[in-house]
Amino acid sequence: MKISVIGCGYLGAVHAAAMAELGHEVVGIDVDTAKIESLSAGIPPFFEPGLPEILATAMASGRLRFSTDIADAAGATVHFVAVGTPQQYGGNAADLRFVDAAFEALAPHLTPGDVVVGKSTVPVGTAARLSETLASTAPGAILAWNPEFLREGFAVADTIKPDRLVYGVPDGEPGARATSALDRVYASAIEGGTPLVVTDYATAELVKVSANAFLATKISFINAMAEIAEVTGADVTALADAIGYDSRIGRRFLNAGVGFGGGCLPKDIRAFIARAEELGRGESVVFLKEVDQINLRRRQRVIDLLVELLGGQVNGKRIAVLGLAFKPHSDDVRDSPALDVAVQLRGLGAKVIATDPHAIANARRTHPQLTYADDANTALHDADAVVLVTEWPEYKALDPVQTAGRVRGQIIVDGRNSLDAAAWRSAGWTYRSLGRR
Ligand SMILES: NC(=O)c1ccc[n+]([C@@H]2O[C@H](COP(=O)([O-])OP(=O)(O)OC[C@H]3O[C@@H](n4cnc5c(N)ncnc54)[C@H](O)[C@@H]3O)[C@@H](O)[C@H]2O)c1
Ligand SMILES: O=c1ccn([C@@H]2O[C@H](COP(=O)(O)OP(=O)(O)O[C@H]3O[C@H](CO)[C@@H](O)[C@H](O)[C@H]3O)[C@@H](O)[C@H]2O)c(=O)[nH]1
Repeated sequence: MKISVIGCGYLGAVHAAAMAELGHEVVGIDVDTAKIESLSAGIPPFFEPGLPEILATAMASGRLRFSTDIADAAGATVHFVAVGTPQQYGGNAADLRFVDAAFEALAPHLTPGDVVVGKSTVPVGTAARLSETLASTAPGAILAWNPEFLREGFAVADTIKPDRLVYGVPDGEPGARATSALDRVYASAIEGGTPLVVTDYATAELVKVSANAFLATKISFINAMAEIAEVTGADVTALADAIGYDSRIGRRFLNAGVGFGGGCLPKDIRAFIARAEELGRGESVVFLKEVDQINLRRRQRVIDLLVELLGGQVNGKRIAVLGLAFKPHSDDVRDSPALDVAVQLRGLGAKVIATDPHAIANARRTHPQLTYADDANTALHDADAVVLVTEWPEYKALDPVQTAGRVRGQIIVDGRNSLDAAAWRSAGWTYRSLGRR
């Protein structure tokens, strides 16, 4: 099939390359010239495992090209819209300017029967509004909403073989045509047994935000248990293991630590709260405010632990911050707890030396004032204390004895509960983590 993908960021670039990998003929379009130049040269503009490989294969096959000209979408029959929906500046609601601009720019290039597929995460009600607009700007085009559930770090596999597919489609004949077009796009996943839910726009939009709200709630639940564990001497990791053995609960997403960040969970729960309030149902999701607060308190807890361990004063202390990305296997620093901790420590007067295997360039762009080291050994040199805030495998593999030889003070706060506490303590470290003795 001929496909266009509008917006080639973390979602869209992977989607475009993965669709070409599946045999479709794809054009990826973005307003960011640097991004398109990079993608056209076969170089992903961000770190995502597996993307360089499928990008190279797809470009070599001639099935994938990139452009800054929205007119190049003409000729495709399915158009995915994957532009950003960030948190509004100064508010909680989603900023829909990019979505609106993309639909407005795309409309003149559509042919009756084309299917426009929203992939961006949007507040419930957006698809119905856009569908009405399309009816006048591109008569005969059909809108579907097909939310995306990929995880950064696993984006390629999640796109090619998703856990499930959700189509929000209109009633009647247009809905049937949109469904059949999407079935052809995702034929290999569907044949492979991927569950499919075909529903209305509102449900599809809500599935996406409620899935993220549920994941955020699960993380904040275990982090709330960590807070209780901290005042009772209990161990939140053992607690998570024990409740996780109950198959109704499950162990995944019960890792207590410095909390969730990224370009999705934090802004999506805030946008959900804002939309529910607009709909007069703020009380239905009021608990998500607490989910957000618990999450933000964990960052403060890491800072408080460091201050305590450094005798009440971090001013002038050299602190090695291991990790900047919001999670391992990503270079994304949007709303990253790790970067936030580094920035807050610097604000308290600490000499922060931060490092990350892949996220330094992105962190430097938004926070040029921080000092960055290319690797952990350089960051650790002469440190008075160490804080691990992104559980990259190389940090988890650090040897406590060798690491002791690099620092000035053997103090470590493990913000991801990812190190072997006994091994670090027996090497002479003052080791502290979150929700564990
Ligand atoms: N990142 C993820 O893992 C992920 C997963 C699922 C859903 N989502 C959702 O997907 C959407 C995109 O997220 P992202 O992380 O890829 O964001 P991103 O910021 O990485 O990418 C968005 C891209 O859209 C481009 N863009 C903006 N306006 C445009 C326009 N008018 N025409 C063409 N391109 C335009 C930007 O230049 C940018 O490259 C968001 O709604 C997000 O919530 C993201
Ligand atoms: O037990 C856990 C699991 C995760 N996290 C943190 O939670 C955040 C989000 O992690 P994850 O969900 O793996 O990352 P994303 O790539 O942001 O993916 C989420 O957001 C995407 C965008 O909406 C969705 O598509 C995905 O399904 C959803 O998992 C990260 O900061 C993690 O460190 C924890 O603190 N504890």
